[in-house]
Amino acid sequence: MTVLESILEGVREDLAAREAQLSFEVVKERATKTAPPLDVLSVLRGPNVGVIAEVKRRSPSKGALAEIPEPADLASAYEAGGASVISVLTEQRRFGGSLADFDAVRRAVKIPLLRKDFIVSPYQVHEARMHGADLVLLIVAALEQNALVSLLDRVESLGMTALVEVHTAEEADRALEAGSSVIGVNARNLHTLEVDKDVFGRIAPGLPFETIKIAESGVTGPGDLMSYAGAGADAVLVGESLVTSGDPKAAVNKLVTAGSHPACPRPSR
Ligand SMILES: O=C(O)c1ccccc1NCC(=O)[C@H](O)[C@H](O)COP(=O)(O)O
Repeated sequence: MTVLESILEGVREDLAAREAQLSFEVVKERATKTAPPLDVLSVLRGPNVGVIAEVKRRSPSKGALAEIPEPADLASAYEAGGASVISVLTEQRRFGGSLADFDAVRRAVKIPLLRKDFIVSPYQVHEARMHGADLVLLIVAALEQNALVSLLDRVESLGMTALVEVHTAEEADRALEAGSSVIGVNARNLHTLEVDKDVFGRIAPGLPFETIKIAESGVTGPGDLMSYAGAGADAVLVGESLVTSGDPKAAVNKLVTAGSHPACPRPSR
């Protein structure tokens, strides 16, 4: 079993437990009562290379990264540092995240929030909306094509944006066929955990001009942002280097400053 398959097994078990506690009907009803989603596409189409800053306690590849006793404080630091979007990992077993973290962050910041999880069911999409998500991650490697299409439609029907994650050219084709307008190219192979920062540069140039392109994983500082920008990134998604930095506001701000520097290649649109 690959790492991704093993993560998905745990995700399905945890999902079944939540479904037993709160019915899909109730989740759907509550999701309609939440404040409407923010316009993430406009944010990501900004003039500079944006920073999606992640709340990430631990990971399968690195183990414990940071305790993060107050996710709201970390998120406020990200917002003050100029992040465009905040990503909150809500998977508990491998990443130490939760929907309670998401709620705390939602209360603390005004910028768009990404629910970063392993979405396999419509229940999780409505659950994300119920908790105030603006953006939801869909991982192509975790989904059959018909499930990808129907989850993407559902995310959009609730007014949210889907960040559709790929790692290979074949997955990028599937993301486009499904109708994705925001594609994240993850440098990390979720089956092996190997990180290859050149993957973005191989895949992004083949994506349509109008597709918003996000470079995910392995960003350690402004140099990585600049090189992803050179390959066409509209934004970078960063976890580890921010949560281990000791000064997340300054660390985000260094990236944001690099993303708005005149020498930084501009987003393609
Ligand atoms: O981070 C992992 O080890 C990991 C393992 C298996 C599936 C997903 C994983 N991470 C999710 C992510 O995509 C990253 O959290 C995100 O791109 C930020 O990456 P980084 O800046 O390298 O922490």
